[in-house]
Amino acid sequence: MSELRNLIGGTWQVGEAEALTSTSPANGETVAEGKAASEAQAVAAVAAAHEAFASWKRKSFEERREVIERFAGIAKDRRDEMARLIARETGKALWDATTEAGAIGGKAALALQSYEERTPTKEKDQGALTLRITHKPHGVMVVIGPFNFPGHLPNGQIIPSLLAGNTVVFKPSEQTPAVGQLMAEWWQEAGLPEGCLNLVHGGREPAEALIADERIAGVLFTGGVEAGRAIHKQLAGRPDVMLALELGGNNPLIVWDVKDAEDAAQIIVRSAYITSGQRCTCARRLIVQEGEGGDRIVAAVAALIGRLTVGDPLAEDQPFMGPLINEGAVQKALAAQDQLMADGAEPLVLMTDDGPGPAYVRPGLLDVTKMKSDPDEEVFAPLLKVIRVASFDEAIERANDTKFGLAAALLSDDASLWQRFAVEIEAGIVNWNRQTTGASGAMPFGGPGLSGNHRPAGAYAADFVAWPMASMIAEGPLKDDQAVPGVKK
Ligand SMILES: NC(=O)C1=CN([C@@H]2O[C@H](COP(=O)(O)OP(=O)(O)OC[C@H]3O[C@@H](n4cnc5c(N)ncnc54)[C@H](O)[C@@H]3O)[C@@H](O)[C@H]2O)C=CC1
Ligand SMILES: O=C(O)CCC(=O)N[C@@H](CCC(=O)O)C(=O)O
Repeated sequence: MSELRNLIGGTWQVGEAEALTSTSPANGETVAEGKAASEAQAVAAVAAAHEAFASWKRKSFEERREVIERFAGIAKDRRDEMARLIARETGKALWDATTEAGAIGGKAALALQSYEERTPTKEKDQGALTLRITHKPHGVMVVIGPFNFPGHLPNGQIIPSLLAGNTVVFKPSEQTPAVGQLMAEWWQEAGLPEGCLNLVHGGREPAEALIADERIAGVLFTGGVEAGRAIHKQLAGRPDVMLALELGGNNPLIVWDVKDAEDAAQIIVRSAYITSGQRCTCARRLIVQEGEGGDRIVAAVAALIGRLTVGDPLAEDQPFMGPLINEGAVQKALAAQDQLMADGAEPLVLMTDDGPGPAYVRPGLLDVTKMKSDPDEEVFAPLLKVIRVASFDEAIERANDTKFGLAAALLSDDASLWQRFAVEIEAGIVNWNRQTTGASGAMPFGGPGLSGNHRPAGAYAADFVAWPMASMIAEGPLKDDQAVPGVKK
């Protein structure tokens, strides 16, 4: 068990607010404990980041890059240690946690590439003038992380922020503080100067204190739509603060004209149930053809659910999925399923809580076709809703019938359907014959609607961590041909 501490200006401090315990959802083991940061400590973290900004932004790009590459080296060397911690703290199966831990080390190279592609210095000769575009860091970036990817997702905002010359105050999810703390330790080991990365533990209170501070220049948030809206409101009237919101989804997956139902089921299961359905990119709605075409797909998915293993994330014989983040999440997911059934959904495979512990659920599949209205909400659990429709037009209409717009996929043998889908679907991550999950870090990550505020992360994170400066540069004086009427020399 490790002790939770807050990193403020290079010093590890015991928190001054309420007790904070990180418990493994797999077996109730205490992973880490300590205390959350007080409001005063959150403010001190912003002050430290603000002070450090003055010198970090003046470092050469090469100096910043060296620190980031040292961090990436540590992350690569200690990938397995991080993977075990992620598995213990989130309940993710070790193979899944290892993928996340690997992505932490891999982010540096991707961020360097994005920096060069999205925010390079550019010059253009225009006669007596040179037109130059350069990019500058904003200042103190507050990074607020979710529990489901406690390392990879905040890291995907921290690395680009630091690379561009910003400093950071990181508040990991209160449900996964130990992973956040290990990353902060690695930054120290990598030689990042004091104050450039600060760590503040706790939930909503320290987050609000950070956001309220006049000295912050940005808030980079990944989490649910409710918290996203609250932050958006808190920052109303602060156009000077860069806000990047990466929120949830109600992602559709259309299956149309596929010969191999078993292959399709493999992709559907990876879309809906990976990480126990706790990915913002998970498919929540499966849209199929009425009649035999759809029946074959639904039957193949139901059969495959019966073969999915749910169990101890660290077991030698690795399960497909582990528990949800906690028992409360199980109760919430089961209540959502009960409500759907009370409103007319038909169970094909019930999501049940008869796993090896109180935080476990087994995947569920509900047919919501006959419901009068299916609520447009994200149930953050392994629950997939089946919708049967008569035509491909109707399939696209139903897929787009959401306030969200994060991910969508089409499984089809017909390339012309993919061409239509790609044009008509309203989502930021749109795949053909691949799962909705597992987005590539070499591409932008985000989508329209309530899934964010048009500040995609992934490869486009470079855009929200720097602002462009446009310069007209002339080495000589104004020429006679640039005279304007009424201004005499
Ligand atoms: N679009 C994306 O890139 C991703 C989105 N998500 C979304 O995140 C959610 C799951 O993660 P959770 O950790 O449960 O999300 P959450 O919204 O409950 O918490 C996320 C973070 O926000 C903080 N927070 C909560 N309320 C706040 C408030 N009013 N003001 C400021 N901070 C606040 C929490 O302490 C935590 O650090 C899902 O909805 C999922 O779809 C998750 C991963 C990626
Ligand atoms: O930012 C990146 O490097 C890519 C984004 C990414 O890895 N997304 C993952 C997880 C995000 C989530 O669903 O919570 C994915 O697409 O599965």
